[in-house]
Amino acid sequence: MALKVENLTVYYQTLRGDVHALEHATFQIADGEIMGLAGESGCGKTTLGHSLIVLFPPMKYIGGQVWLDNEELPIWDSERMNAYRFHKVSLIPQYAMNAMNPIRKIGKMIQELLESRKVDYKEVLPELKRRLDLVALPHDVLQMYPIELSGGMKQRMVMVISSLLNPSLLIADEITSALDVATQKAVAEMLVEFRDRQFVKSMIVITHDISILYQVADSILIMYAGVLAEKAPTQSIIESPRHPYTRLLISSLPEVGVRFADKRLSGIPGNPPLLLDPPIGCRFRDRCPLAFERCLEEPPFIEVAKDHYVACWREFENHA
Ligand SMILES: Nc1ncnc2c1ncn2[C@@H]1O[C@H](COP(=O)(O)OP(=O)(O)OP(=O)(O)O)[C@@H](O)[C@H]1O
Repeated sequence: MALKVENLTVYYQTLRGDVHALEHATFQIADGEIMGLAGESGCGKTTLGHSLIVLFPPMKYIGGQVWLDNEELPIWDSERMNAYRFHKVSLIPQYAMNAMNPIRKIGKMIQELLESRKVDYKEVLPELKRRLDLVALPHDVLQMYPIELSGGMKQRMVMVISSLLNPSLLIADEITSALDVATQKAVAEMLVEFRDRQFVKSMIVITHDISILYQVADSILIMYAGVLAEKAPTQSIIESPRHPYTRLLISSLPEVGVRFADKRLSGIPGNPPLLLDPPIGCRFRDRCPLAFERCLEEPPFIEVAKDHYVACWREFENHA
């Protein structure tokens, strides 16, 4: 098992109170698994992804445990996490393409990054060049400034850098949303190739755009309002979703490249609850066509079929 997360709860501390952005998240990712993480804007995808690598204020660790390759990650201790970041768990953040230091040549930047992690640049250079070949970037990019690269080239560069030390877990946060559809497809194929070549053992691909997950993900985890709704193999999520929210989400799937944020979900009246003061019980209760009294309690995230987990009292009762 590459990643095991149990009861992970993370809030944001604000002047108005705690934002309950991630509550009781429990799931696993197998060796070699690419897991898509999807849901509407504000449901906690980025919070979940980032809390596995860096918890910075106003994020606040409330509880829960995370194991990577059977070793517990000290995610509540940023300093101790330094030993794992980039080596064992690596993140491609949203807008990573523009996050590269504009006044550093790319090679120099990689050298500094490696040295800060006590890794010798010269030792890694031959492998770095092999990977540049693989993603069709000329070795000259190492002498270039980020501004000299196109959007697609920058994206490939960031992917090479973040997977350079063969991490066990790579978290890719919305890495395709700023790209045109053809480049999105190329980036998606590259993610799969990186896994197949064992540059990374497992991956979390965060996106608004479920259609991109058809191409890359072995499984999909759907979040709603800070909690996990459903996790299952990709085909099961697409063809036989069990959570009422997933069903509505899939039935109103946007076309390739369209973000959920740009399109209201048809058939789901209302909005997700505010996470400053989330409702008790199932957070989808107020919008759910199948809600009944039991939904006033928080539903457990249970396995209803092999590798298929759902947090819904209806499914729980059908399964019992
Ligand atoms: N710095 C912050 N301070 C306070 N609340 C925050 C902060 N960052 C995020 N939140 C809140 O936490 C919740 C989860 O946000 P998060 O960014 O994880 O969602 P997301 O699903 O990744 O959204 P998006 O797809 O729009 O990036 C939201 O209610 C958001 O308003």
